[in-house]
Amino acid sequence: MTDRLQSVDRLLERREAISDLGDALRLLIEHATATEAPTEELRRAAERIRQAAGPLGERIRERTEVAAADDLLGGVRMYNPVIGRGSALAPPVHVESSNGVAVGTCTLGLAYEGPPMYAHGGVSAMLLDQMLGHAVTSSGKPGMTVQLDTAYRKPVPLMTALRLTAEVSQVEGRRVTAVGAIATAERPDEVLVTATGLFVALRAEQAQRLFGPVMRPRAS
Ligand SMILES: CCCCCCCCCCCCCCCC(=O)SCCNC(=O)CCNC(=O)[C@H](O)C(C)(C)COP(=O)(O)OP(=O)(O)OC[C@H]1O[C@@H](n2cnc3c(N)ncnc32)[C@H](O)[C@@H]1OP(=O)(O)O
Repeated sequence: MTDRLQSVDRLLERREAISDLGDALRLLIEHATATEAPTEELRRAAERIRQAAGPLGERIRERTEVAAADDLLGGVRMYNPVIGRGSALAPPVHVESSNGVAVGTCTLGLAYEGPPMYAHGGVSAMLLDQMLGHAVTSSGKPGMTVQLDTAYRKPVPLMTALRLTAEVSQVEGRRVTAVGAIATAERPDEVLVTATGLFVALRAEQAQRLFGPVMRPRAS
């Protein structure tokens, strides 16, 4: 096997392990949020979790370093808080996007609760920001969100399969507008939350100023 194939194999194996750890963390969060176990069990669990966290903290990256398993240009972000399979915060949302249109699916557990039984409004806004970002990126004009407006029409139920949609609606020079919505998978035409986002494509000097350290090739 060539060195290149071996390193691709190692990268894929690492991503698989990161996803596995992410799944375990999400299970932990969901159980820790829903549990009504005895108080003593909570204390024992906290101790075991601190012990498990210790070795992971022995080799950590700085803010200015991209995760070894990520591929920024290829769009692989293992720890993104919406889509990252390695993120304990991510539902995670599974997204397909092309030509300015994105469709996503996810189910939100009790950890995302705002009003009882329903999603926190900030979580809905976060999901839609990400969805709009995918639509904008897939249109070939990636940018950063400069404005996000959300309208909450009906509460978003937890523990229910959701369907998220987004599409680019307007392009004006460096400014790209996208619109999106959250519905349940069962009733995709019944809109629960809508969002309109304005994205701005960065000028070269803006990209350099904001992302200079992560744009440089990794030192080997
Ligand atoms: C090939 C790979 C595939 C991979 C596939 C992966 C998919 C990957 C998906 C990622 C999905 C992530 C989705 C989350 C996206 C975030 O979460 S981004 C994080 C949140 N956003 C931010 O932190 C941005 C903070 N803002 C800034 O840093 C600065 O505003 C920016 C963006 C550098 C722009 O600088 P600026 O000086 O404000 O604007 P400037 O460049 O002078 O002007 C740009 C234009 O925008 C206008 N503008 C700026 N702000 C506003 C505003 N608030 N309202 C109206 N107009 C505005 C200006 O007026 C100007 O208009 P024109 O004069 O050109 O007509």
